[in-house]
Amino acid sequence: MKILSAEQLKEADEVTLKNEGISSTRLMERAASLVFSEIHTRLEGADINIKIFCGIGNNGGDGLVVARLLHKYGYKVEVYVVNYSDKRSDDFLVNYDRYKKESNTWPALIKREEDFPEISPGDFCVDAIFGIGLNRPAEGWLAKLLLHINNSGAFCLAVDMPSGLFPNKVPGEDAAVIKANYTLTFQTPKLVFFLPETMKYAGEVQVMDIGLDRAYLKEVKAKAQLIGKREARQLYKPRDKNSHKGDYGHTLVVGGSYGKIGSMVLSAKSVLRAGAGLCSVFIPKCGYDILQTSFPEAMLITDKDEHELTNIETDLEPDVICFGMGAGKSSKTVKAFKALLEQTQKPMLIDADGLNMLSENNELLNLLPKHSVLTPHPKELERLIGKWEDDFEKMDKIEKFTKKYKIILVLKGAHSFIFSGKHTYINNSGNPGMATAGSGDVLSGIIAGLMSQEYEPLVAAILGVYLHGLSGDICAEEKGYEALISGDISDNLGKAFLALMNDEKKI
Ligand SMILES: NC(=O)C1=CN([C@@H]2O[C@H](COP(=O)(O)OP(=O)(O)OC[C@H]3O[C@@H](n4cnc5c(N)ncnc54)[C@H](O)[C@@H]3O)[C@@H](O)[C@H]2O)[C@@H](O)CC1
Ligand SMILES: [K+]
Repeated sequence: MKILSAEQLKEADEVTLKNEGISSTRLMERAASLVFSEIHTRLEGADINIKIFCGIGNNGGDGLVVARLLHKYGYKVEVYVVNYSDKRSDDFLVNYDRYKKESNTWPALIKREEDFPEISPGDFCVDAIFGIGLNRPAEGWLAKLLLHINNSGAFCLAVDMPSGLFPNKVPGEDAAVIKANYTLTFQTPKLVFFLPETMKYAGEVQVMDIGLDRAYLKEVKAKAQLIGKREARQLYKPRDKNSHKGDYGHTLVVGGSYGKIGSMVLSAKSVLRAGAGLCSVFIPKCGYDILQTSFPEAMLITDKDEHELTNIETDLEPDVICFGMGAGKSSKTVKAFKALLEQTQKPMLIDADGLNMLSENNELLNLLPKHSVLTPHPKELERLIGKWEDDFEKMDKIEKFTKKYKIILVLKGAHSFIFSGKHTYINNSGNPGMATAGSGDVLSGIIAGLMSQEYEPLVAAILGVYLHGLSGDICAEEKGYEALISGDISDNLGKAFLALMNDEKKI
């Protein structure tokens, strides 16, 4: 699903009005009716106090439509107009009158702190103060109102966006922003719902298709795309009945050092679980027994050194090399890595200590085969590209970095981001249970395993990240977040492939 900017959404809005020949009031009614239906479906007529806070722009107009419909269906509704300016939008005014007619009441006006209503923890608040039109931080009593709602302990549903959150930048540290439990957002998700610094504000996000112009949405170039099941499924290549293991490629997994052989077991297993035909493993001698015993499906080659990689020589011709897990970064290993890079033309996957070696020996970056996939977590990324001011600057820096070295970068996180230089993809599977040792080793194995099956490196990265998260979701259903360990993610990958093609299953 495309993630559009506020400007693009406003343009989509205008194109829709023109092409459908409808008024903006009609479009507002359509959008806000969906919000009402969602609330009505969940509350089922519950006898609770619903407090609706409306700004004086179109987000506030949406709030007034929701208020009118809830009132009509017998809910206990109190409307507060957050009167931060006298410039009320036309559609706000139309719906202000309609609400007054429907309810025979005048909404309360909030103009200063003394006007704030009491909010009990059992109340249901609707935040319709600001949407994508926010253009400066909320200040004075307005900021206090947002904090008053946050501190009330009441459930808060944000319409389109949590108020105080900019669609295109990170709010300052002390900025007042609504911390919603749930956000019903119009037409497309907003980028800030997925960035580490701002994702806490939106709570759970649901996208409402308000029927904006299809042709516009199809043509418009989005800065980023959200990858859910539908998108991931389109990338999957079904297997030919008449095939053999040679058709699914050969992955060579290189890494490990004394005490870190387990990471290699996890990666290598995940290579085969992702469907690669063959998996060879290159490790220091100390890992021989461990790997042969725990993973007999792999072919094994050892370094001359007992404890670390010093000379990665094989006569194999793998389709992809997955490098770095548990490798350490001694000078001998750096030398061996350099020689490997010099010999390799096909795109590689580089993870963990492979990334650390790249950041400590910058000249190695120039040796990376084109379209290689790098899979840093935020700390590894910082070592590679330096510090950033905020998430937006981080994205700019990554874009330049990926363009410069013609690589693909997977930034791991609650929502992992995949950068191709031209486009950004945001993964929507996974859960907090996956923040566990070895989860990254499993991911590198999955992506490399897909690359060896002739998935383009970018496609392997997107699909691999999605499947990794989906498998984690399946594990979490069975084991809960705390008990989930990374071997489970690898072991359940088969169920993730099945769930990818299955419409009935929730996950
Ligand atoms: N674009 C679309 O496709 C649709 C938009 N709709 C609604 O319209 C919203 C956008 O409406 P608006 O453009 O009127 O903007 P908002 O309602 O988000 O904001 C209202 C006005 O507040 C002022 N303002 C911004 N920051 C302020 C601050 N910190 N303190 C005081 N005043 C501030 C601005 O001048 C802005 O125009 C969307 O978020 C959505 O809720 C929907 O009605 C349906 C369709
Ligand atoms: K809002």
